[in-house]
Amino acid sequence: MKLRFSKMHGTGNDFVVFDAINQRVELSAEQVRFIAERHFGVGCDQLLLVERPTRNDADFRYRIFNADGGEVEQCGNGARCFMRFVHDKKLSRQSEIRVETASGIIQPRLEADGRITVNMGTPHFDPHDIPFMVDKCALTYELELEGETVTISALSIGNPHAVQYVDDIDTAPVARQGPQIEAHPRFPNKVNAGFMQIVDRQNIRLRVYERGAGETLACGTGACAAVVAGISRGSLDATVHVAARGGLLTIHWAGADTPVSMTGPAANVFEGEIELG
Ligand SMILES: N[C@H](CCC[C@H](N)C(=O)O)C(=O)O
Repeated sequence: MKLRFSKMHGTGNDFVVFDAINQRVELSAEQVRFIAERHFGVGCDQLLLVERPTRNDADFRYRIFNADGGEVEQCGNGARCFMRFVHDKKLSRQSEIRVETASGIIQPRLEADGRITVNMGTPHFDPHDIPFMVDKCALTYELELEGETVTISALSIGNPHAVQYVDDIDTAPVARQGPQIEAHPRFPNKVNAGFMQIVDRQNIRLRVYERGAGETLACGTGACAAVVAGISRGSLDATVHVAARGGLLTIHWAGADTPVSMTGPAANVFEGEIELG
């Protein structure tokens, strides 16, 4: 089976994107892992499928698979690449589309400067919605790791996030704490682990150890989660620039039950074709 794909990235978080409308794409978890593998396959953090919608209030359906082969609910950098792909492949002439995901509808919009803004929906703090095992909802929680306890905010951007403040992002214990937080038993569906350094009320630096992918150069939903957590804790204003290792994202959240929006770039690197057994 030969499949055409586009290799794309959003601030260095990279994707293999398949048009599953004009070609039949049915992949096992093992095939996803093979495609994502950076030596024997194409290499990517996540694999994205562009499909026809299954509900009449959406223009497309968006499925996301982590490099470990698991399908997940949401991907922010991927949503911008989705918009760029749909526009460049002339699958839609609209500058704003409604995209069905496993966690609801998101709305990417192509901006005049070529960046893409995505309404990522309303953040959720209810532990049941994350899911996170805790007696009651709070702004922060103490999470026991091996030989240390960290203070996190836990929330969902459609996918689960655990975000902590650090003094210096360059020396943050991402490699040591990331895997422990990702697989922590209090997160039954695992979790993305964010490490946020607050520069001032409009600027943060962020690293994310992603569920199912490890540390990536950027995480769109992680940027949304970090800013929402920082605003909720009174540390940040409503519009924040997030400096990830792979580039800059701008996040806006007006608080309470309003949607969080993310603006940033999306790039197509090359087109390819892969032969799958
Ligand atoms: N690893 C994430 C999915 C990709 C999220 C990230 N690449 C983004 O841009 O939001 C998860 O398992 O929930």
